[in-house]
Amino acid sequence: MSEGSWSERLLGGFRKTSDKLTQNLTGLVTKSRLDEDQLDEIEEALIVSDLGPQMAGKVRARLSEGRFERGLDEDGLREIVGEEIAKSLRNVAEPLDIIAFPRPQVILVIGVNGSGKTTTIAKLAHLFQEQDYGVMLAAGDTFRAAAIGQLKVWAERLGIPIVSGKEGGDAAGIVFDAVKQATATGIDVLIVDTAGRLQNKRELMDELAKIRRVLGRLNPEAPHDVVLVLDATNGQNALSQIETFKEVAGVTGLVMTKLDGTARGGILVAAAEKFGLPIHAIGVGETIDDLRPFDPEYLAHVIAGGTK
Ligand SMILES: Nc1nc2c(ncn2[C@@H]2O[C@H](COP(=O)(O)OP(=O)(O)OP(=O)(O)O)[C@@H](O)[C@H]2O)c(=O)[nH]1
Repeated sequence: MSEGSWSERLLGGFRKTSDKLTQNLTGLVTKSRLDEDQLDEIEEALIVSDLGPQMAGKVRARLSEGRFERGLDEDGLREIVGEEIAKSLRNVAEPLDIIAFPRPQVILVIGVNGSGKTTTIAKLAHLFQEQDYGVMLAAGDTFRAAAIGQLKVWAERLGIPIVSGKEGGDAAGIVFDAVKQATATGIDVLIVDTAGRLQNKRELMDELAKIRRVLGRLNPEAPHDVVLVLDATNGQNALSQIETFKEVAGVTGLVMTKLDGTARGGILVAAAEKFGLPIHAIGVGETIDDLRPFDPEYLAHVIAGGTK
């Protein structure tokens, strides 16, 4: 593992997000009973912090229920926010487990270009290698030679097999070959990169449908997972990507990347509240160890401004 423990990475990665939330909540509580105006302000501060209207509403409801006759200090308020975030994340934190039988488990990875898809595939492959699974990659994003090249570099670095074709090649054909090879060589998990062209929904839908058809011929259960990679720095736009990809690709779970260096990490909570889709892992940096499943309680504590 490279520098720093995972909890240090989380603390560092979410610092901008938690600073923004803390700043937005500063000065909103008093020593007297919370009134409606204060509740409005707190609700607004949570929305401005990207936590989403659902979470803001839950915190408000919780604050109105509690009597807080003698007011509430900022630590108390942050504690309540943290508890509500933990409840929400507990419902969605779900590591990507390898349970498919027969093997291989086929994981389609989707997402717009630049979301961190390629890096996430490499990081997931590394996580599975650490669990002693045999991993193979399939370069199903045939639209850009660069995407194929990048994935090959990662496969080489990780020492795992990859099935790829030429730029402009037939993605479904590559996936078909990959599943056959993976089955023949006893691979546990096949991770498939796909083109992320949301600009042309119809083509994307057709291509994914073709991949599914081809996979289904080899194994009716495949793909076992359809994982959408989202870039947290896109804020609200990440939420609309979930909406669209759900419609075109039948998303089964999410990975959110680039949570480091953005103040918009609250979007993770907004996504959890709005869609309830499993969140498999989060990315807090560019190195191979920077993607992990997360402990919802600890992450909520970090987002709400915990410093340890
Ligand atoms: N800071 C940070 N950077 C990340 C993270 N994940 C990916 N990146 C970086 O984001 C950039 C884009 O990542 P890629 O994996 O190439 O993304 P992609 O979606 O495959 O994008 P294209 O290859 O352009 O289609 C790269 O510079 C990555 O190193 C993360 O969690 N944190």
